[in-house]
Amino acid sequence: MEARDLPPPAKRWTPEQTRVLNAEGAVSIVHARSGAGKTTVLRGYAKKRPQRRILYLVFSKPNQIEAEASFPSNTKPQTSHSLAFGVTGLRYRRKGLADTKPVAVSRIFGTSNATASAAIGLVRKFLSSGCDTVAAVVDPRNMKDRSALPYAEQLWELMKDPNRRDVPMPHDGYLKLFDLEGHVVKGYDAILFDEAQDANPITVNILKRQNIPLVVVGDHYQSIYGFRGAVDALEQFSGEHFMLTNTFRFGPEIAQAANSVLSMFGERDLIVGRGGPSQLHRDGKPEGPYTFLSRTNAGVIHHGIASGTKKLHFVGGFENYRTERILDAYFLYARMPGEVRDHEFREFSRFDQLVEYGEEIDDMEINAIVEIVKAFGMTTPLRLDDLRARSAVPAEQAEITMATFHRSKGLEWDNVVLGDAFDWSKFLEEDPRKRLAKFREELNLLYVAASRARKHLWINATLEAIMRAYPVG
Ligand SMILES: Nc1ncnc2c1ncn2[C@@H]1O[C@H](COP(=O)(O)OP(=O)(O)OP(=O)(O)O)[C@@H](O)[C@H]1O
Repeated sequence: MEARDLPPPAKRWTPEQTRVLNAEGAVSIVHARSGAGKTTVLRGYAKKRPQRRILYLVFSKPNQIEAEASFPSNTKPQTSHSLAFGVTGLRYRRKGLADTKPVAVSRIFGTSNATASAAIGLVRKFLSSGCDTVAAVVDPRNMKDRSALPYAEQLWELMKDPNRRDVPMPHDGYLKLFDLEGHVVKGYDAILFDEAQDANPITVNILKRQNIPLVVVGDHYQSIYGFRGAVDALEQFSGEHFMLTNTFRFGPEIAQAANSVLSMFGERDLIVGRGGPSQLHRDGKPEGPYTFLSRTNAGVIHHGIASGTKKLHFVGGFENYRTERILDAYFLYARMPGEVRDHEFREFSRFDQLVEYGEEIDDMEINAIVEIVKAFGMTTPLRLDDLRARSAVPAEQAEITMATFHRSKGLEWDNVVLGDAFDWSKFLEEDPRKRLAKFREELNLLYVAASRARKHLWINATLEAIMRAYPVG
């Protein structure tokens, strides 16, 4: 391989990376731990094969834009939706691509809004499933589902009809059609499939039909979107398995924190921290700029309010942190229930009912919202306004960068402070035979967040307890 294919000066491919670069099997399954250079290796794989036309399937539009700037010209980065759009999506350009609202569906079928909403829910479930028919996703024990089925089936027919302009085609709809109509990917000699641990089941179906070399890359422990119906594609293919365990993001100390989570699952292929020196902190605060990560949106907002006058940057934009729900909780607190807009919160007329509800269903987001309103009381709306004003600075001027664990995925910073995560005592209270499965996604989220730090990581109480209970290294 030529020198230009190697990572930056004086760096060499590791033996693990070299094995992936040379992979020529029909299906190569690459398990890449956090920061282990998977993107660098995929780029190397594409550069090594300049004669091949390569499709690089990425998770989201921002990933696509980033890859377009850094991958060689023989590689086309695309999301699975953009791939399907050119084949099955174009048919619906005239009538529009969007979600259908219950009010429109109830008008078409002459049903109540509730039935219309249930029918839309069924179609959505079908579109994000690997099933061939709408009927296959119906829960036979659910009366509402069963009575909505005939409307859901008709709704899907109307969505597919390019002439029914009153019923738009959803984006997941033309992707589903690409699969149902049995299309194969044309014009490529190989496919690289990234972030495979959180794959759309329809994309997996499509990829299973291809007969060109496929490289499936991801990290089982970074799967965090199972709650949205994502599947771990690393487990859905058979082929040759590869490991990337050496990370260049951080040193052994931060690796140890991340590894203690992996060892809970009995994982033996742990991270080898080969980055610069790194440090773990149990208390104190960073002196300079830092990044704060929290499990919940409200946890992020709470830290932002409590940070006083600091300039802030919210990853993904302030408006995506759902502050309107905090305001709704405040309306309950301030005895103004008529102002509440949130669908779920409108069920309550008093703040104490919301508090009780959050505790009863053990909802981390609601409990964190309650904490904010309890802490800042009648000043809550003013605090939120101030927060919005403090976040109107360019990202590079921020003193604190803020994100949820989910939004931190794929990003990295020098100094990271971990905010709230799931409650460790709740984990311990669970039946030992069931708790790992029950808390899997929570543990994955903690692993994702802890492995974002390059130099300094301030751990939270949950990670500290895990490190004590599962010491490694
Ligand atoms: N062999 C190597 N030697 C030194 N540095 C390397 C090597 N391979 C990759 N790197 C560096 O490690 C860093 C992380 O690489 P990369 O962004 O490809 O990781 P990733 O696995 O895609 O991260 P994530 O897990 O967050 O998706 C980059 O700065 C990259 O240049």
